[in-house]
Amino acid sequence: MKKLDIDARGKINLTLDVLFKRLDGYHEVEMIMQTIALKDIISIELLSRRDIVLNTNCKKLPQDESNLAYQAAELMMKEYELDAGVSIDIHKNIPLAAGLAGGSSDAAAVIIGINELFELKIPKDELMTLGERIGADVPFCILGKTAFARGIGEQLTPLKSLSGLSILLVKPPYCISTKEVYNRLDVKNIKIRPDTKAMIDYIEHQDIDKIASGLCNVLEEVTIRLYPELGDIKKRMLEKGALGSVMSGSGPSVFGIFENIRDAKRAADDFAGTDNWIFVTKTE
Ligand SMILES: C[C@@](CO)(OP(=O)(O)O)[C@H](O)COP(=O)(O)OP(=O)(O)OC[C@H]1O[C@@H](n2ccc(N)nc2=O)[C@H](O)[C@@H]1O
Ligand SMILES: Nc1ncnc2c1ncn2[C@@H]1O[C@H](COP(=O)(O)OP(=O)(O)O)[C@@H](O)[C@H]1O
Repeated sequence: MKKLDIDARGKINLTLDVLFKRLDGYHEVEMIMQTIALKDIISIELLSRRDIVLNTNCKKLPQDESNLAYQAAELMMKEYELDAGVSIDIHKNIPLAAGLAGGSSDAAAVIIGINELFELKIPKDELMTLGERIGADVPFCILGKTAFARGIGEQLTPLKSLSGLSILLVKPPYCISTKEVYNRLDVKNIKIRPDTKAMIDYIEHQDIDKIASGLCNVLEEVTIRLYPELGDIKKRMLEKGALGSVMSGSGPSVFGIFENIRDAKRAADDFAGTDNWIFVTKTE
């Protein structure tokens, strides 16, 4: 039977601004999103019967219909009336509920994989529109690289690619619900907002120092209120040479941009021995 391995890469948010709460309960955002090399591997195999079989190396991950990869397969099968099925194996490396879009990225990989495996030839923009039904971050995970996101995150404009930046990720040993963080945000009293326009300009000029100093996420205030130690992680990253540091998405992962991979690894050593998950990676 035909089989494919697809990389499901994580993301970080270089900026995240929330404009207002919509009537549907979602928040209108402006974000600059960036793919990182940290990835899950999704293996998809064609099944002759109309079924979805899911396996994973991660015990904490749901293996039923609540798994976003399962939902993506179900959506593709329904939408394109596929009369065969898939077996999906998720090799998880991206920590769960970390603000790194691990689940969204798995879903995106399944959508891309089924499109290839069944030779559907559906254009990327149609796959992205479909992906939105699974989650707000899925369209970006299908597009990848560097992009400006609006709406709930689904209206995407590709930016000049910011690949090769050295990144240190530090995630404390707990998960955070995206829904809870958005719910706790007091949109009318946001203290510090990113200058998104300026950031787009810095990216256009590939000005790393300015990009690092422009990192800003309005959800950080909410999550740091719940977990003040995230502020200490940021501080420590900056003390250890990060050009800039901020929380990704709804958290709790914090990332730092470093001059080079050696500096990022040196700072990572400083976090060793704590109960945090630590990972050095690059932007893609
Ligand atoms: C915060 C961000 C930033 O990239 O990422 P993560 O921290 O999840 O990685 C995203 O906006 C998250 O995207 P995603 O995780 O796909 O969100 P969804 O599953 O669609 O929504 C989860 C919940 O978050 C809230 N939500 C999400 C997106 C948005 N623009 N406004 C919202 O209010 C809603 O309450 C929704 O029920
Ligand atoms: N394939 C998947 N990988 C990761 N999480 C998943 C997956 N399917 C469903 N989930 C659930 O989605 C939630 C958020 O997942 P994730 O995408 O990792 O985080 P975030 O939205 O913070 O980036 C988790 O609580 C997890 O149980």
